[in-house]
Amino acid sequence: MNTLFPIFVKAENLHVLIVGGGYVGLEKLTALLANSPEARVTLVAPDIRDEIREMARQFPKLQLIQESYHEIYLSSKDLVIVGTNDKAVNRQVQSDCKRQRILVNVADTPELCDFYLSSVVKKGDLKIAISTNGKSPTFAKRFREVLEDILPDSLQETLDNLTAIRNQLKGDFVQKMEKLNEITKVLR
Ligand SMILES: C[C@@]1(CC(=O)O)C2=NC(=C\c3[nH]c(c(CCC(=O)O)c3CC(=O)O)Cc3[nH]c(c(CC(=O)O)c3CCC(=O)O)/C=C3\N/C(=C\2)[C@@H](CCC(=O)O)[C@]3(C)CC(=O)O)/[C@H]1CCC(=O)O
Ligand SMILES: NC(=O)c1ccc[n+]([C@@H]2O[C@H](COP(=O)([O-])OP(=O)(O)OC[C@H]3O[C@@H](n4cnc5c(N)ncnc54)[C@H](O)[C@@H]3O)[C@@H](O)[C@H]2O)c1
Repeated sequence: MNTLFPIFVKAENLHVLIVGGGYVGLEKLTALLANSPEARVTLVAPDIRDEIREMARQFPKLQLIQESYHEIYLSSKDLVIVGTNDKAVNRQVQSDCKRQRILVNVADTPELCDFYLSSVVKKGDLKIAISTNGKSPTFAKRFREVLEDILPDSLQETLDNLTAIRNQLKGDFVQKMEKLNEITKVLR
């Protein structure tokens, strides 16, 4: 059974810690900032890839700390993503986070994750997050590509029109809901 509960997080309201500055750190950082460029992110690692240093020049809310992980870096963090090449460090970060009740993702170690990153389809304001319950991230990536291809760019116009209608509708909540359901029947 797939018991994952999907939510859409306003990452710009959070302070995220990424532990590890290699390929995995870069991948997760890129995924985060592609969706939430205003998110406050601190990345800590003794070795930090050049691409990450370049991102720090583009994203003023990304702070890099060239040090090994220490629990002190969890201070005032809301969410943690860890992906170092040292499994003992990854496990230490995970257990520190659990003790402090901070949600943690240990990249590529599903059993230690409180949440997974998803494949993300974006068409204007429409955002679809895909997870395979950890079964095949590659399938999630491929399915994202399929959806990106079939969703028309005109979707944004549809959403804008529906917003305008939604804002103009008079009546109580139930009447508005009925009207919006009627108008959108053509989408089925
Ligand atoms: C979706 C995406 C989001 C993102 O990371 O941004 C994501 N992985 C992506 C790609 C990807 N990751 C891996 C490959 C290589 C091929 C393969 O293994 O399939 C590829 C494909 C590629 O890169 O082409 C390696 C891998 N990943 C995990 C394991 C461990 C394991 O399964 O046990 C291993 C094996 C490590 C090893 O062999 O040692 C685990 C996880 N990866 C997840 C997310 C979570 C589950 C998501 C879900 O529920 O589906 C979860 C559980 C935890 C997490 O990391 O959050 C992103 C696609 C973004 C996009 O392009 O749309
Ligand atoms: N790169 C991939 O696509 C991939 C895929 C599957 C699994 N993995 C696994 O994930 C792990 C990380 O992979 P990678 O490619 O990012 O490795 P990498 O060697 O590129 O980077 C490792 C990072 O961890 C940091 N690190 C090491 N000790 C640390 C500590 N004490 N505190 C903070 N940071 C520390 C290093 O400074 C470096 O930035 C590896 O174990 C690898 O086998 C990677």
